[in-house]
Amino acid sequence: MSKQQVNLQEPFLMILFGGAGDLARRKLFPALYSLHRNGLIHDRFAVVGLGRSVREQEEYRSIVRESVEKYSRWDTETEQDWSSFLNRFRYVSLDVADASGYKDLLGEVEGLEQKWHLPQNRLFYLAISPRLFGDVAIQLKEVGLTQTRGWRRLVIEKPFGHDYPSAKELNDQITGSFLEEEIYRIDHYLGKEMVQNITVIRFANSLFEAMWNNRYISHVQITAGETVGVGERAAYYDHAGALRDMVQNHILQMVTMVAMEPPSRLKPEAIHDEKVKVLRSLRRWKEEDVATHMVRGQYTAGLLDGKPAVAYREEEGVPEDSTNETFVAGKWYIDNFRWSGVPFYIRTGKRLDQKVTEVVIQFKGVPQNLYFNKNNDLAPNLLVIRINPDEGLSFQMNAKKPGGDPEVVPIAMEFCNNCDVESPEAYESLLRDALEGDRTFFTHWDEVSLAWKFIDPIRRVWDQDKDSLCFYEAGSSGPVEADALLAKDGFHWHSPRPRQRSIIQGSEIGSSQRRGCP
Ligand SMILES: NC(=O)C1=CN([C@@H]2O[C@H](COP(=O)(O)OP(=O)(O)OC[C@H]3O[C@@H](n4cnc5c(N)ncnc54)[C@H](OP(=O)(O)O)[C@@H]3O)[C@@H](O)[C@H]2O)C=CC1
Ligand SMILES: O=C1O[C@H](COP(=O)(O)O)[C@@H](O)[C@H](O)[C@H]1O
Repeated sequence: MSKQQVNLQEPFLMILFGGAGDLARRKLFPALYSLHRNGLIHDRFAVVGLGRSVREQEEYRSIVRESVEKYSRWDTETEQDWSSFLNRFRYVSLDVADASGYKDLLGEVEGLEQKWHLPQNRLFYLAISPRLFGDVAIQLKEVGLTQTRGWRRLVIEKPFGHDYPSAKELNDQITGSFLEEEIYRIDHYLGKEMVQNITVIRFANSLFEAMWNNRYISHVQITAGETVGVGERAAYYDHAGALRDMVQNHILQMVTMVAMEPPSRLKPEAIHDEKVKVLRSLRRWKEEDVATHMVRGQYTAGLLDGKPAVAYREEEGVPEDSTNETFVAGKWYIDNFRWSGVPFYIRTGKRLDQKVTEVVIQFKGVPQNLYFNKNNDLAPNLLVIRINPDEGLSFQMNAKKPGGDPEVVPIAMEFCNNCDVESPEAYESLLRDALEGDRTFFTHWDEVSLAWKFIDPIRRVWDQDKDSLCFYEAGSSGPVEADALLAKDGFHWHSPRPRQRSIIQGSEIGSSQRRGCP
């Protein structure tokens, strides 16, 4: 959906739990700074950052400043601008597990609201460990912080539970203090420009919308590949695995954007209703289907950009016998009129050869090939929606090769979304939406619960069958079993190609694009 034309800037107080954590430093401070600098939030705002560590106010403001200087996409400003931005930040030391500290927090909040003449619009942002989410929501209500004359909103980070029962328990806890429409569950993929563009491309172009169904589409591929490994997050990741970390949220959200019906209007509830219908129509795999429709893998040692990369099991904090997956591929079906019989192939993994997120729509061929070409078959029409890090569109068609020979070759029309204009960071868009009260790009409870209900049976099978784990070399494109998933159906993964700047660019499909093709 495109951003609605709203201008609901209101003064606010942000109460940031995890106020000096990694997410706050790398994403939230730069996002706030960018919104403030560009006049996209109200000028009257303040931020209370919370953590257990004891910090002087100046120390905290230095942390904010250093984070912005390091991670912001904007050049830094004059000292005067800095102090106008930093003066709004206040640090409070509080152990959120200790209920007795919340009274002090209430006092701080009310004090700041008076100082800045704020109308008690409170944005509670939980950038802390998920195990603390529920308790914080409960305490906020207990102490009266949720009783406001203005609005109150809860922004909650991922992961939202680790399976359906834990997600339900968490949801029950937070809905004891906040209404569903006050809850903003973050899936940062929904803040990405080109994820938001998927539905615009579909619903604003009769060309695509007319063909967006099983009569014309052969299959859909969604790839979210990363070159990074587990990094410093082994404690979390070795329990989550790629299925919970990427598939339950980001991949499924992209599937809903590709597959949903047009909403009756551009309102969060209408859009959300259509997304939910997709999740309901997603075929749930029975135990015996998992092995034939899902692949899980773990990286072994390899070479990335010519440099040696260690195996997952040799990474810091990972047990040497870990059977956790760092790669998932799947073949899914959406059982409704529009998508009946169209496979959705998905894959995601760490330590792959490329950092790339993209959606590929492969269209069916023409009824008869009238032309001779090298392989005696026509390349398929492909619509590639590039999400990350390149943003744009590529549309592959067939055309006559310039020159004498009547040869038909694939050509690509390219559009680059971020070549000339830098896109906002996902957190910028999402923070702004939360401050404007727009929940379009946040996940609602029934989306989250349906996503877990789809994922849980797969997880159960994999947890019981450790032999389901395949291996792939770091720096490769994943386990061969993921290629076989498509090859069985006569398809192959479309290897992401580097972005091309020209509008129309002749490009024959090279041999690398044919990898895995029978
Ligand atoms: N970092 C990232 O890139 C991403 C993070 N997330 C999510 O964001 C959340 C935060 O992650 P991240 O910033 O990486 O985590 P960090 O561990 O870096 O930061 C969490 C902060 O919470 C504070 N904290 C921990 N326990 C308590 C407590 N009992 N009371 C008060 N404060 C506490 C810590 O400060 P202190 O030690 O001073 O108490 C710490 O600075 C998690 O839910 C994570 O899943 C989601 C996507 C990406
Ligand atoms: O949520 C997560 O996403 C990142 C990948 O995000 P991207 O914006 O860089 O594509 C992933 O590395 C991380 O494991 C996961 O928790």
